[in-house]
Amino acid sequence: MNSKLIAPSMLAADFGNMQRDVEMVNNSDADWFHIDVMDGHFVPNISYGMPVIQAIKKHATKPLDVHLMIEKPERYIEEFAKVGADIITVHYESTVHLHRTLSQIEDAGCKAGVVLNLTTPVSVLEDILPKCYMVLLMSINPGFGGQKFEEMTYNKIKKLRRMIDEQGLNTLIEIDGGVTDKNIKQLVEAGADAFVAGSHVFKSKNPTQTIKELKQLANS
Ligand SMILES: O=C(CO)[C@H](O)[C@H](O)COP(=O)(O)O
Repeated sequence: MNSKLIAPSMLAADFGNMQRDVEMVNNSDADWFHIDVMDGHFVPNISYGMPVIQAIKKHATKPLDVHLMIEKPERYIEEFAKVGADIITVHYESTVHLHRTLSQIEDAGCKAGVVLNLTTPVSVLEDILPKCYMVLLMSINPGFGGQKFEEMTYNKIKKLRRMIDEQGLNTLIEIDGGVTDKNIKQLVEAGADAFVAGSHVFKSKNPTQTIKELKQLANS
């Protein structure tokens, strides 16, 4: 079994102490940095863009997993690659020509993934799966950290796992929203591989220890 991956969401970091929080993730058991880009159109919130990602990249020693919650992400793929994205995921709901957008991500030298909103069925991915390094399933309505995990996610994971296995693929399943020490084990059992955790990590007393616990639970 491949090792399960933990990606702390920098949306929940202290922006006034970003370098400190980047170093914390560097020195922890985390695997990736999860970076949420929000444009105020696709989701009702605005987070940060290229300059902040470039600043994180300067200090990060682990891959940047960049989740674009923006309309028409195809307009900005090359710029996100240039500032240091290693994985770029785009929403199925945000881009008309998904296949072309994934090719654009690959051509820019990054790993390409697709994100599904909570109520978008996994069946829409049937034909595009072989082109996906990863599928990110939202387990909340995107836009804000600190929301409650939606139970319907378990079934979506199981269905997607079946689709991936039936096609003989290695596509990763990542879960984003409300991931904690209480549900990570069940998410692994359903078939997920990678876990974004924002509030649970950064609002804890000891984020390094919290990441370690998540990693251990996911891999136990
Ligand atoms: O994509 C996101 C919000 O749209 C965040 O990555 C997600 O909310 C993680 O935060 P938390 O772990 O606090 O739920």
